[in-house]
Amino acid sequence: MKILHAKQLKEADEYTIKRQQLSSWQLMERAATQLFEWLHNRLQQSPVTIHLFCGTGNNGGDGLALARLLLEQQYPVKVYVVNFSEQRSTDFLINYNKLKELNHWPELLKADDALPELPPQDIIVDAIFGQGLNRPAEDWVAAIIQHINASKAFTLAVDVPSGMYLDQVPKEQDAVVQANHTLSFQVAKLPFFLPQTGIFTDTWELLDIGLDAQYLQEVTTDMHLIGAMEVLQFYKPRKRFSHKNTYGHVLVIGGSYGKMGAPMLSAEAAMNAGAGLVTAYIPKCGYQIFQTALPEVMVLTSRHEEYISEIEFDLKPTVVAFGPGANTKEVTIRAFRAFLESNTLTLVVDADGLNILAQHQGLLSLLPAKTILTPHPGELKRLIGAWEDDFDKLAKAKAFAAQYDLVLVLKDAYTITVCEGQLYVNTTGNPGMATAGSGDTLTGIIAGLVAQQYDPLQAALFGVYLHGKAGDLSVEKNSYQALTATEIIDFIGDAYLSLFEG
Ligand SMILES: NC(=O)C1=CN([C@@H]2O[C@H](COP(=O)(O)OP(=O)(O)OC[C@H]3O[C@@H](n4cnc5c(N)ncnc54)[C@H](OP(=O)(O)O)[C@@H]3O)[C@@H](O)[C@H]2O)[C@@H](O)CC1
Ligand SMILES: [K+]
Repeated sequence: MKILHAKQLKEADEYTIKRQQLSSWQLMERAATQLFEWLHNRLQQSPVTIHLFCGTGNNGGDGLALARLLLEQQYPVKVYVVNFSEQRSTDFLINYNKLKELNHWPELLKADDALPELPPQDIIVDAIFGQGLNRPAEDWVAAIIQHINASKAFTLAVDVPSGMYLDQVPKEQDAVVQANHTLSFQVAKLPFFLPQTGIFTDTWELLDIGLDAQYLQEVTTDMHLIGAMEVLQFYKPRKRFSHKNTYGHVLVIGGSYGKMGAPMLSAEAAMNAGAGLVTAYIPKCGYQIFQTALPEVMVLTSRHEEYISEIEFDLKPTVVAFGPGANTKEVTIRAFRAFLESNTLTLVVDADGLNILAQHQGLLSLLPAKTILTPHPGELKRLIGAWEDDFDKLAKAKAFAAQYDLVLVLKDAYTITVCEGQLYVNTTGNPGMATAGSGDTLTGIIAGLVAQQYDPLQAALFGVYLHGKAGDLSVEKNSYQALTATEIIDFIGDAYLSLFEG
């Protein structure tokens, strides 16, 4: 699914109005009807007071239209117009008049006015600002937002929580509505997925308002939402006449004394993701551990007992995953450099592999095209330097990925993969996955997919999706707290199966 920029959302509006021969008011009425039905389905006429805070643009217009539909069904409503501008939008005015025709006069709120009481059992609808926000709210408007936030009433935001921008982080966090739920129109908005701005709504969902299908199909964007539908487009079914070599050979290079679990998790995850063969290249001390715990995995050892001292092997893997449980000792760095100087295989680099690249940035130019790096925020900062905010982080990540022709997987609550100027936002995963070894399993899954001939970008997108889905299915039976990396591996199979369920 596409994520669109504010300018494109406006265009979608205009195309819809033109192609479907609607008035803009009719489109707003559609939006308001969807909002009404959402509320009405849940409230079923129960007499809960609904406080609607409406701005003077089209977001406010949505709020006023919703108020009218609620009034027509005898819901007790209180409507406030946050009167921040004399320039009211046409559709705001039409809906304002329609409300007055029902003998309902909204209360105008201006600077210094007393603010309404908002009891905890009531519902607040936030329709102050939508996509049109283009500067910080004045202090008295921010005070209204703070008043809403101080209330314990359930707060439902229309389109976006007021004060949230589509393309920047608000300077003042407390001038943004903290919504319990957001009903957003048709298209997902990037700030819902970023740590600094995703916090403004607990949950959100999209309401289909029938925006022009042709426009939505044809518009090109650099932001994409990745769910089951998207990964199924490049899913490769297993062939009947095939053998283990058909599905490639993963070589996991990593491990050190005390950190042998990391490459084990990667190796096992690669196996469960479907690789035909997996070999681990580890220091000597891990030999027995591996051979005992993972009978499917072959083992090669480096000469040193406790860490990787050289990378020399006599086999032809399809893909190499470097880094899990490795260390950043000089000798390991030298071994990695020598390996990179002659390597042409697709690479996945994680953990200490990333730390080595961050400390020795000259190595970055030795990475083959479309090397997959999977940094968490700390590793990313070491690689690309500090950023001002989440939008700046994405801009810097894009530039870094372009400079070295990388597939850059930014691990976070919503993992975002960056490649060739495009952002791919993953939709699976949960906070239980913030646990030791989770990243090692992701590395293994991605390598296992590259082995099966997914191209590096597809492998990254599919791998991140499967990893998150495995975590989601695991917590259904377990809990966020008890989720471990080993369980993520155990649920990879269920994650695959879930692709074909309903
Ligand atoms: N296709 C869709 O998605 C559909 C969208 N619809 C709805 O329309 C909403 C967008 O409406 P909108 O463009 O009128 O903007 P909105 O957010 O109401 O702001 C109003 C005006 O406020 C101003 N302003 C900005 N910042 C300010 C500030 N800090 N303090 C004071 N003023 C400020 C600025 O005007 P300016 O002063 O810059 O001239 C701005 O234009 C959208 O979110 C959705 O709810 C649906 O109805 C139908 C389908
Ligand atoms: K809003």
